[in-house]
Amino acid sequence: MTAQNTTDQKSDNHHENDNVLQSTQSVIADALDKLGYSSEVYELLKEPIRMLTVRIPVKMDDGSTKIFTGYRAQHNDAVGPTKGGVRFHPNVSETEVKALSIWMSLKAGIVDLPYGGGKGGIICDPRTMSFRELERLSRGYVRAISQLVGPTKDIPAPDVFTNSQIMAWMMDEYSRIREFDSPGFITGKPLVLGGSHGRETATAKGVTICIREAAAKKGIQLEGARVVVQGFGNAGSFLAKFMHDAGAKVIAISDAYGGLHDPEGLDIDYLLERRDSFGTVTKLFKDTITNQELLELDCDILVPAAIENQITEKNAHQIKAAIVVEAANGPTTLEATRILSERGILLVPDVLASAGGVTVSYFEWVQNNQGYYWTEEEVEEKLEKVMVKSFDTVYTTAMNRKVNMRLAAYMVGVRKMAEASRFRGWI
Ligand SMILES: NC(=O)C1=CN([C@@H]2O[C@H](COP(=O)(O)OP(=O)(O)OC[C@H]3O[C@@H](n4cnc5c(N)ncnc54)[C@H](O)[C@@H]3O)[C@@H](O)[C@H]2O)C=CC1
Ligand SMILES: O=C(O)CCC(=O)C(=O)O
Repeated sequence: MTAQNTTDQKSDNHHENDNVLQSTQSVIADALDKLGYSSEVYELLKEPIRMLTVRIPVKMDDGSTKIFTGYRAQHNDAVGPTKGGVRFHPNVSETEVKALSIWMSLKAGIVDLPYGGGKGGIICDPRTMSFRELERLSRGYVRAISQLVGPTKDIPAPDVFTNSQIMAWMMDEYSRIREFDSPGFITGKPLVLGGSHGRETATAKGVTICIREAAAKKGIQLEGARVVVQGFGNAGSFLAKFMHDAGAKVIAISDAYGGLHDPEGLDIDYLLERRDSFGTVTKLFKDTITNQELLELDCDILVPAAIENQITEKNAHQIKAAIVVEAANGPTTLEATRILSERGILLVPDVLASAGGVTVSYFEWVQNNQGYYWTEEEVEEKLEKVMVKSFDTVYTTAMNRKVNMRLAAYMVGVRKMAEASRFRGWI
């Protein structure tokens, strides 16, 4: 890639991240307006209450020192401590992390957790870093943000290109700094370090429940339904597996390098076995399609489970699915949301569909706090109840208020933090 191309791509990403924040702010304004809140509430909720930028020096394996930039945004802590994942990705930016923290507040409101939203990110490409470099980066990030986070302040978790090993290093570093074992500082940990059964698959489980509920509303049978999944990491790969196990035909999946398509259905078990820890599998195949082609395939259910801004005004008219369920955060722009709604496509928004992850993270934190651990069946049963109830609340709000599911989800999600902020006397 030429220097000019790199610059163009970076400025495109920044532009898109700005849009992500502005779009979120505009839906929050609409939701507050519909609920009858004053403009002061919007002024409080339109940006995070705290935003930390850190510079993290990391000794690389070749002896050089590289300085990484990281962020932690805390959107609103009126309801309780803030909570949300940490992303390691080259396109992380301050505005993206801000938007992601707002979405976490909305998710916590929708599934009714005692949390506000937080989110973190580091600008890096973990795919080009060694295991030890990643450990030093993870520990350096925790040292840099340690004053602001903690089990009753702000609780991180995994997100794009971070996993249970990274959570383990971060928990260990925080425990060393505080000089006591602090499993409740972070969720998504390995089971042996106080992780919860069901956290690894929780996001995909939550999406699966939303797909089932949405399909029932649309009169679509899951058995034999054609499903397309963009992204084959934590969210996308388990989702593909659950859809496959439910008798649906997963006809396409993708990762950052391209997509695989078979109208007869892909062998998901084989692909799961062959994917690497970054959710990459397509490099093993020559006959791939692009991510853009994948989104426009003829199918019943489309699940974007990778990154932001994938369905835009440019391709929304070409989407052929009857249902779009957002496992990823922010995969559909506002203009595309409008186009899909007008076309009668049922869109289940990210702040509802992907809330299974933070729900089981909450269960993990509760188990850490009480020091008593639940079985996988207990976790799944609780998650099922939360997701079914949340879907129903958002769907009913959308029907009663005659708004799309995204605006309905924001109306449901924003109410608790607005009320908590009011009771605290902030507004
Ligand atoms: N892991 C979790 O618990 C939760 C994740 N999410 C969201 O789900 C989405 C995916 O996250 P994870 O599965 O955790 O991440 P991951 O790191 O496990 O997997 C990411 C997947 O997206 C693919 N990808 C990356 N860049 C891409 C691009 N430009 N085009 C197409 N594919 C690309 C990767 O190759 C990989 O297959 C993100 O938006 C994340 O914020 C939402 C809620 C919870
Ligand atoms: O599990 C968590 O606490 C947060 C997950 C997350 O970052 C998300 O839902 O986007």
